Amino acid sequence: MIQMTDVTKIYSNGSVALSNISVHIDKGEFVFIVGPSGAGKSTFIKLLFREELPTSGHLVVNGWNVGQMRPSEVPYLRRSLGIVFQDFRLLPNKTVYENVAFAMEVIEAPRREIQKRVYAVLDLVGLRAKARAYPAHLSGGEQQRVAIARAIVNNPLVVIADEPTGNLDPDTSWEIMKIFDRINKDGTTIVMVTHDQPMVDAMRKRVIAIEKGRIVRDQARGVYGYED
Ligand SMILES: Nc1ncnc2c1ncn2[C@@H]1O[C@H](COP(=O)(O)OP(=O)(O)OP(=O)(O)O)[C@@H](O)[C@H]1O
Repeated sequence: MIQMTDVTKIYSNGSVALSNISVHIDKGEFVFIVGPSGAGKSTFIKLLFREELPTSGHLVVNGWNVGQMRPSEVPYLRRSLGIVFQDFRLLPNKTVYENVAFAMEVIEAPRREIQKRVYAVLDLVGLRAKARAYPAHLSGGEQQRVAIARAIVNNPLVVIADEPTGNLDPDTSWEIMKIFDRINKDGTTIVMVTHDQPMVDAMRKRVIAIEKGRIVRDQARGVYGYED
């Protein structure tokens, strides 16, 4: 599903974000990526959806050879992924329904299928009642639930999340994490960067710790392991 072999990422300013990372993430896994600020966690995530290219090494995501693929193929890689960010990134001028439907419109799904599927994912995140609301009228937790609905509406194989609870209070963070857990139990792989220690410690999922661009720990049913 995700296979990194000896992957190094050096930014154009010479900054070494990842050095010689090798890791395998299987279908259906739930993986937390943890580590201090500047360790390379976001870079790890950005390589997966080809926001950044590896400087060297081999990276395969959902069958796509990320370093070698043609730019015209990138949308196909990204369709196999759902991406959730800390700052939600919803379209302010579209309703909840339209934000989620938009992800299906761009792949030219039939209108009736869009309607059925959008309501199904809004049910899953508990937001059907807010389908006509605009993002500005939603709480942070609700906005993140819309972003999750949008990320999963096209049935991705992998959901990637970069600090999805970073802007949310602990109770809301728990609600969001329960949704990710449910999506994972339905078979979707989850790769999540987080600084949320209590959450990682409670969930007991696989934990990959990155420090100074290297994997320093890879633990099944792991813990957060830092004091920040
Ligand atoms: N676009 C960029 N250009 C140059 N250097 C970068 C760029 N993005 C990240 N870096 C550097 O690469 C290293 C890893 O950064 P990255 O953002 O991946 O860390 P992180 O673990 O996600 O940190 P945080 O927890 O603070 O988000 C850092 O030294 C950072 O300064």
